[in-house]
Amino acid sequence: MPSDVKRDPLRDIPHYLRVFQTHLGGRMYLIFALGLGAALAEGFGILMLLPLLQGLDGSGAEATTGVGKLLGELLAALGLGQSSVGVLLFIGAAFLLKGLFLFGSGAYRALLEAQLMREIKARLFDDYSRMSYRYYSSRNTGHFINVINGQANAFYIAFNAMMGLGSAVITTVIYLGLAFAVAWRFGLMALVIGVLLLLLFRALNRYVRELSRKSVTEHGHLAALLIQTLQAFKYLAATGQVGHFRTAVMGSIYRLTGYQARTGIAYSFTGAIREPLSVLFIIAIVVVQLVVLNQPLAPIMVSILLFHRGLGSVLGIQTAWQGTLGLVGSVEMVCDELAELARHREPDGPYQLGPLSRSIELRGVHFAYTPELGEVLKDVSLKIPIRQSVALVGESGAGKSTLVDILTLMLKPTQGQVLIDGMPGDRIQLASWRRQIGYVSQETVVFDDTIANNICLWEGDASRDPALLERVRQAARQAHIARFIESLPEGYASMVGDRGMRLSGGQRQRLFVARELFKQPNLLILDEATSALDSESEQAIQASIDALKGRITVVIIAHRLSTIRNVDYVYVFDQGSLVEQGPYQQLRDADDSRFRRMVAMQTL
Ligand SMILES: Nc1ncnc2c1ncn2[C@@H]1O[C@H](COP(=O)(O)OP(=O)(O)OP(=O)(O)O)[C@@H](O)[C@H]1O
Repeated sequence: MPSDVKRDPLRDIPHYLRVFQTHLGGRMYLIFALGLGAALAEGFGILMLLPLLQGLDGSGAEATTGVGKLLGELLAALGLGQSSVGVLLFIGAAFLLKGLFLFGSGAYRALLEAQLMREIKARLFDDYSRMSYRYYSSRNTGHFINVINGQANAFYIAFNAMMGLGSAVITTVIYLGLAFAVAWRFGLMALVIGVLLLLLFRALNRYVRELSRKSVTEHGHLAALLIQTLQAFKYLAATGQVGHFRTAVMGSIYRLTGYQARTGIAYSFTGAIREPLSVLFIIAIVVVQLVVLNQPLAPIMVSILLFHRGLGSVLGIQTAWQGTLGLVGSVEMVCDELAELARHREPDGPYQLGPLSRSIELRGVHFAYTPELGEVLKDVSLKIPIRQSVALVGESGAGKSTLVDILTLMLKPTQGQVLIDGMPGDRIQLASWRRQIGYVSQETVVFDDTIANNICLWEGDASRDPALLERVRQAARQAHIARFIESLPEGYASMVGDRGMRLSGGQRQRLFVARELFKQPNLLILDEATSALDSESEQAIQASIDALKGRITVVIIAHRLSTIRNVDYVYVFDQGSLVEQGPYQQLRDADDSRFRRMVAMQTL
């Protein structure tokens, strides 16, 4: 259910319970059973004061009726009828039992909380790993981090609050029930007062709930701002533009802390009002019992205790409910996100593709990111036979990267088909295809780890496995970065820093190329792979890639046309359409070809 749907707090309880039950199963209600055990044990212990006090104040005659009589009979059957010490021991045992139940309930709750946390975070991570690229690109990183960290934590805390709420309800029912059994007039008074108190707090509940929703949205906003500022730190600092973000970040921080302070004040109000309210009502009830109803002392004493506990747990319901409401925004956000992810899961096919053996083909492919933005690929048909190298060229925005995303099955054509070895893309098990792909994209992807791990992607420990280290070295040599790495004091064990901060742009790019070559892919995609390099490195990498010619299938996107001189075939794109194709020389030599003009422009 989307979070903007307004719910009635009380009617929502079963909804929230079902949410938690989906993840933990029916056994979570064992917490309530243990809470019930604790309340019964304590209630029984308190009731035992009745025969004890009646014995002490000489009003033994009272014990001939109602609860007192029942308890008297029970004690007599246990042989404790005349023994005050025996009754006291019985009371002690009842409270010990209560302690055991409470411990059981608390410990079990802690275990379930841990399980819930594991389950939610793991599920979100898995769903994020399988989300469609379209969904990924429709959100910002801050959103994902906020949900998987902040909101998922609040989700399990909400479970704790909800279980506290259930236990408070059970305890209240037990105390009030016992209060009815001891003195029904007293029970009635306690019930009326309890209901009045809950009504009194309704407005406060609504207020806290609204604050919770606002706070969750603001958390997401702040996370997005922080991530963007940190990612663009160097640029913003060097150009003196941090100030723009600071204003937005401070605004967000002020709003967030404002919501938190107001929620805290509401909690503090309910916490503080508990004791005085309880005492005031007790005084009132004692006066009524003693003066108006002229009741004997023993039942009044027991009534006071039960009433005190009963009122305490009514207010406990309020506090727990308020606590739950303070976190429902997070529960709703996590639920909405899981539902969104289920809707945007990348569809996987059943067919396990073997190593690429024939061709990659596009038949009449059209693609639009959204209907409003229009088509970025229009009726594209092409065939890349295996072990061929092809280049995709065209002006910026012509649709080359989008076409590559279609080849890797990250994007699905809005019309037309992709065929890998003759198998339609939507029938292919994605991992079986993507395992075969090496992809050097425009944005360098470098992880905050050692150089060796950046190349072999944790396939093993290169510092202990000489064979693995040799393969890593081989890839580094092909990417023309081995000399640099080996000149570092720690060589392949050197850390590269967050997003490869300790490397130059060109070194990052070459490290990236090394990783993709290490993988020994069947299809190597190079999207502006050598654009950040000096000519010497570019030529060296070019030579390594040329050496792969005839061994693997290579798709190159390059603006610098000199880098694609050695490819087998060239496809020229213009505004999403394939406008020319042919071998490099043939296209370059053809009279009046667009490609010829493009080459001529670059050699000016
Ligand atoms: N995630 C996206 N959402 C909406 N539109 C997009 C998205 N990615 C790309 N586009 C649009 O699709 C069109 C083709 O973009 P694409 O990146 O495929 O072009 P390109 O030929 O690779 O360009 P360049 O050479 O500049 O990398 C562009 O008009 C671009 O604005």
